Amino acid sequence: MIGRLNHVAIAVSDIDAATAIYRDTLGADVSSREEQPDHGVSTVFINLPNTKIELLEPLGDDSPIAKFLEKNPSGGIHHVCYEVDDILAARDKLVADGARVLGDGEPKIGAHGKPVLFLHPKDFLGTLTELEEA
Ligand SMILES: C[C@@H](C(=O)O)C(=O)SCCNC(=O)CCNC(=O)[C@H](O)C(C)(C)COP(=O)(O)OP(=O)(O)OC[C@H]1O[C@@H](n2cnc3c(N)ncnc32)[C@H](O)[C@@H]1OP(=O)(O)O
Ligand SMILES: [Co+2]
Repeated sequence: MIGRLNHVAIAVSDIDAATAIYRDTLGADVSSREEQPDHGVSTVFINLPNTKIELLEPLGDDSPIAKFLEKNPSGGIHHVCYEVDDILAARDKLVADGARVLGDGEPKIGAHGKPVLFLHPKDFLGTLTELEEA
């Protein structure tokens, strides 16, 4: 069911400093910073030849990454995102198999303008897992 690795996300408290590390120290191609108000984060994408890194900084008072950063103040890997062909079919299969879909269970439009869903980390080996319709 899952296809390509779309991105690995890293939560950080200072996205400009984090972007500078990827751009200047690691020599990577970085996108501009964008606010994602529907997701409570700001994002920068690091474009690698075979996948992307998504840098996340909390946005607003109720960010879903706030607690994670309290526990990991120097930042840390927050989620992985896999592509699927049909996100509703994927969701229905996962729910039938007992996995917990986060939020209201309906896809939201993600950073690439495509529908995304999140699966509970406790159901996937301690790893928060995002699905994005390819
Ligand atoms: C823009 C978009 C895109 O790419 O298109 C994005 O990525 S937006 C990316 C930001 N959006 C999201 O992450 C949306 C989905 N996330 C959520 O709904 C939330 O972050 C939860 C995953 C439910 C966690 O919420 P919260 O931190 O408030 O709850 P909590 O502290 O009670 O966590 C419950 C348990 O899960 C663990 N836990 C929390 N976040 C985790 C993570 N990222 N990876 C692995 N484990 C994690 C906690 O340590 C805790 O375990 P213990 O009980 O053992 O201590
Ligand atoms: Co993501």
